[in-house]
Amino acid sequence: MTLASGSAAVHGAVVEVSEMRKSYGGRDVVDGISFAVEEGEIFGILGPNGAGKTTTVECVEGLRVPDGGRVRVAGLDPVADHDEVTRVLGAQLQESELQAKLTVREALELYSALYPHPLDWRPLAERLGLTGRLTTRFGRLSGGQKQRLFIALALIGNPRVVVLDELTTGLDPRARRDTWELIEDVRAGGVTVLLVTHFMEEAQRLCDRIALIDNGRVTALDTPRGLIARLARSTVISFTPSVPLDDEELSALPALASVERREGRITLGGTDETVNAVISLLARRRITAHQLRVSDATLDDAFLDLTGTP
Ligand SMILES: Nc1ncnc2c1ncn2[C@@H]1O[C@H](COP(=O)(O)OP(=O)(O)OP(=O)(O)O)[C@@H](O)[C@H]1O
Repeated sequence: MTLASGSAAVHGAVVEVSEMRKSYGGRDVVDGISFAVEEGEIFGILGPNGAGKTTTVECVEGLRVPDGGRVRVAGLDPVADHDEVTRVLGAQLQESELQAKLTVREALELYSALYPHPLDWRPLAERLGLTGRLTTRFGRLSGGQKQRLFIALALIGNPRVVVLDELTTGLDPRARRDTWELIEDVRAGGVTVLLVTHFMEEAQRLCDRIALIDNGRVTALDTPRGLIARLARSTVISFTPSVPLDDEELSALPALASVERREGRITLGGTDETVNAVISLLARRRITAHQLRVSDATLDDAFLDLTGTP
């Protein structure tokens, strides 16, 4: 999938952002961003610090007003139709939005009462490990417990779309994995998820598609696998051949991006095509490959390759 397909209007899109702009003090921090999120999709927004991710999702939530372009959530304008949008969209709160004296139970009950068809907060609290904290005041919760409460409050209204910015920041590894499972269940129930994250493992596991944002622009929009496949070195194969292989044989390999030799060991960067050709070459020459290892590039590699260029 190409960048252009990210800009095109997608049938069944529940969030549509088209040529959106936002500037602060004459600086364009969102510089013509377009993407469309389909119903039931987990759509990730990734990018370096300051790339414009939070500004983008806050425009989707109607918390900031874009300077240009068009934003629609379930066909509604998040600014002009703000009240209707809050009924279909759940968002993670900012810390300042909850009073320190409110208990976890009071917050859950208060937010349930705001929505026409809320979820039962008890199983949600159980799922997020908050049951033992129901009488604790918000101001006394640890960072991770606050984060879990914010996730519960984002979901409590049974929204059609949920925006999660830094979903699992501050959570311990177990809570992070539990939260991922919860988000997968939420999506299985048909909810569309817009997820801003810095965790590549999280994005790779959860997201159906990802928009990479850099300097206020979408630099790539694809599935996690598609982003990795864009790398010239999407696969690395290394082995120690039983007889030496000369440079000429190696350089004839298709899609070869790099060759490294070290103490008889050969490491080749390329694509699946390169790996297949290496294997046929070895078979043809009846060469044994000792300690043959094949590893795929990760989303981390794609992120570094596709962002951060001046
Ligand atoms: N209210 C504001 N006034 C002025 N500048 C702002 C404001 N909000 C954000 N910015 C600037 O806009 C740019 C984009 O900020 P934004 O928070 O959207 O980035 P981000 O991609 O979410 O970053 P991070 O990964 O660090 O959270 C940053 O340079 C930031 O300093």
